[in-house]
Amino acid sequence: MTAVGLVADIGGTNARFALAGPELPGVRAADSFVCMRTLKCTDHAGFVDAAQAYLASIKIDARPRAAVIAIAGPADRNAIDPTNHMWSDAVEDVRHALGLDMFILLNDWEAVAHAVPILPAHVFARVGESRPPAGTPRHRVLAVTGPGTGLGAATLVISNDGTETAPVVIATEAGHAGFSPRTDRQREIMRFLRHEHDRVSLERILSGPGLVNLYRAMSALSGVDMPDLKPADITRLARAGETLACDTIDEFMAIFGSYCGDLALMTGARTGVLIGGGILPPLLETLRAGRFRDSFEDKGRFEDYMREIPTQVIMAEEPGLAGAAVVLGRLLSR
Ligand SMILES: Nc1ncnc2c1ncn2[C@@H]1O[C@H](COP(=O)(O)OP(=O)(O)OP(=O)(O)O)[C@@H](O)[C@H]1O
Repeated sequence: MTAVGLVADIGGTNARFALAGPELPGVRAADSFVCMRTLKCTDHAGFVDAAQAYLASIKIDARPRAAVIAIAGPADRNAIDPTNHMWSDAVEDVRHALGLDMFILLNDWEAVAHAVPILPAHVFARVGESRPPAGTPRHRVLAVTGPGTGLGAATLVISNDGTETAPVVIATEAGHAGFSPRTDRQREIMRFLRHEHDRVSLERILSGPGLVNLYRAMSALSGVDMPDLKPADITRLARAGETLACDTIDEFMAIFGSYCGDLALMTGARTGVLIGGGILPPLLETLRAGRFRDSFEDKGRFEDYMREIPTQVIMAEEPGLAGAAVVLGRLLSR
């Protein structure tokens, strides 16, 4: 049996690698991993190049023969081709180049969902109050989502019927659903963005590049000339109290809350909506203080229904790699 495996979480900006496997020193739980490194996607011509660079950078006796790779995009195309970055390594080429006997490709939010049942309770930070549900559901259904370079999401179903069946995880492309403005301001933002994108998907707003789009839209609507900013500049300016950046973050939280509510309605995720990704966990207090939860619950006749659904931020380090390690553990024990 192969005891060491490669796990990776490949986003539009960051390629995160680690080693996992039950017999690896330092690996103490199903979701733990060691030798984690983050590489920039733009520094490498493709996945194989990045993986080779990673393996060369760590001390390892024998090369891993198994791998679980999570990518930000659909994982059924037999290629490592994240939606927001120009890699397109064919799975067969990856297996051959890295000498892998066992290989699983999955969506990055699918990976996060696999970690959820195993992560310790203290890493889930509540956002807003929820009312205890009236009954006990037959299945616990959760949605996991969050903005990074893109906006990804998956659904997790845990059976509540006393059987020991493994959780079921379904990857989605919910971030590519259409933006549905709720207020006059949001309708103006939509009109602004429609000059650039005939169809404004949620990801055009709820992501790092989306935050820049939103700031540009808010600047234009206020008649202000905006400098060329990166997403991190906007959160930094908001922390410093700059009005337009504060308004942009406020609107981002409101739109994100509305989207999370829609996600819960559409996936039946009444057990909870869990939030991760690169942008929001560091903004936990802003998320708690702003319009996120009100917008989440603002669903007309379904407000009562929404009030029973908890919303939490996953504060764990690299939950995508943790989930890939969980899937790797199952692969190695087959
Ligand atoms: N402090 C910050 N404030 C706002 N945005 C930030 C901050 N730091 C990084 N970002 C943005 O977050 C995005 C990267 O997020 P993340 O680390 O989740 O990357 P990723 O895993 O490559 O993304 P994805 O999986 O969505 O493709 C980039 O658009 C980056 O500009």
